[in-house]
Amino acid sequence: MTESSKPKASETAEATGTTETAQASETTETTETATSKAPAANAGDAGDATDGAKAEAKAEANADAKAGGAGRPAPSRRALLGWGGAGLALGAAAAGGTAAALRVGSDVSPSASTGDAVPFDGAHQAGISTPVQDRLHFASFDVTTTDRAALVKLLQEWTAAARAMTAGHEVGAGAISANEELPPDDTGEALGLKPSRLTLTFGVGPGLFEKDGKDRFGLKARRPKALVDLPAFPGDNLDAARSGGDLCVQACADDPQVAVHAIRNLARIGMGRVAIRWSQLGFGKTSSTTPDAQTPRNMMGFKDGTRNIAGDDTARLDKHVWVGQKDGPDWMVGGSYLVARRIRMHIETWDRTSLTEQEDVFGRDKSEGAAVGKQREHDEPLLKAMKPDAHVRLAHPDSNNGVTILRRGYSFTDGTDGLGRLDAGLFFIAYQRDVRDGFIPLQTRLSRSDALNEYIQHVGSAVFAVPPGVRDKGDWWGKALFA
Ligand SMILES: C=CC1=C(C)c2cc3[nH]c(cc4nc(cc5[nH]c(cc1n2)c(C)c5CCC(=O)O)C(CCC(=O)O)=C4C)c(C)c3C=C
Ligand SMILES: [Fe+2]
Repeated sequence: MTESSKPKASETAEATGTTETAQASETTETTETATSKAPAANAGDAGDATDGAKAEAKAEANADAKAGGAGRPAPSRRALLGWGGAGLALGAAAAGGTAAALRVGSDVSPSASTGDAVPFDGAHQAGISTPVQDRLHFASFDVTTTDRAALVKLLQEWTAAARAMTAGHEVGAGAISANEELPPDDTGEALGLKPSRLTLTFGVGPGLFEKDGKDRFGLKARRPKALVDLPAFPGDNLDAARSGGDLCVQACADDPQVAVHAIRNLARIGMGRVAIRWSQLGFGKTSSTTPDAQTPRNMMGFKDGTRNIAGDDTARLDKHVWVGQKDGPDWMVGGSYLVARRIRMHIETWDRTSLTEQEDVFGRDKSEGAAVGKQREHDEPLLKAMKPDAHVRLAHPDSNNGVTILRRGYSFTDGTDGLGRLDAGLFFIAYQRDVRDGFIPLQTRLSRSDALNEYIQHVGSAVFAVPPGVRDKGDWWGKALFA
């Protein structure tokens, strides 16, 4: 979050009204104990801030024409059917095809090989509950144009390009265009690469609705109440250059070059209308939406994502992730809210910490990932058996009035910091139905008392409203917002 976007204490209290409620009506004794026994280093700064706080046809035709030629191969029919996309699954079902068993919508998390294409259209944007890919390129954009029509045109162009790239096609007239006097529409580094399960997930930040007191695009009245500026949390050391943004695109793929190609091409299309504010590369997914798969490990060596929401758990997704009809606004129904935090790990300190201390910090063992006193990774945790300030004890829904988020983060290493220390950590991404009932109360508790705080620091922050999925070729990213 930029300094200027940080809310005043009074504003924050209002914005985060649910936080106090969540804490006051604590249902378990576990967390109160945890808070009172917080390590001194965290206890000192805990409280203050948080208490006060609370060309579409052209592109397709061209890409189709190029498939099998100089361009990237078109994904096979089987590959597309295998993903259960809304229209495709219905079509296949009607035809008695093999995909008849797959459900409509992007809640479905069928397994698929890593080269396949993920359907772009759907009730929800892909890249939230769909299976997590290995690589990330996340980009936050500042809108530089002041012209609403230019912004709308950009979003239409972005949508067409995103649809093409996620299907494994080239952008526009492609990388080897007919007119050699012009720069090609596609930058070309993904030629010959498979779709790689590329998903592009689009969001809008608070600044699109209002910036410096100005209603830039006539959208101020359409800002969702749930899209609050995040309060300052104890221990935050946020870099404005790595925080905020008017628009975001989360590109996930199993091939890093495919993810990077996607962001690069969207940025290229946006020239003169948007500029990349910051971006983050990620590897080694640190959360999964497919619990049957092996749980990935984070840079601290621990299994991460054990108790995440599964991509096929529609009941929990509806309850905790998707914006419902009653929540509003209309343009967000079926969407979600994304919180991104660049969390640096003090890796060198962690690596000199005993295994016992490491396991105490999380409340899980390093080998199996089982909760304290339990044998297996997926055994139900007994919170009282953990240290009061254990990360899992504090983050568990039972310690937070049921607060539950969908985590979708990635590890990062961005070289060294000039002092011989790795600039490494977790690029934390969480999706929730309402930030005020999700990330904010959770981070309020964690920032005050988490034993993990000794080994981490939050250095970047952003929040975005992620609209529902694009329904068909007449639809585009943000269409309902601008309607
Ligand atoms: C505000 C929310 C959270 C932040 C920030 C966060 C940072 C963070 N977490 C890990 C490692 C692990 N987290 C684990 C569980 C877990 N973490 C959160 C929330 C935040 N984590 C939740 C809600 C949970 C699940 C709690 C539960 O239901 O039991 C785990 C354990 C395995 C798992 O369930 O995923 C690990 C490991 C790091 C390293 C980190 C910051 C760098
Ligand atoms: Fe965590």
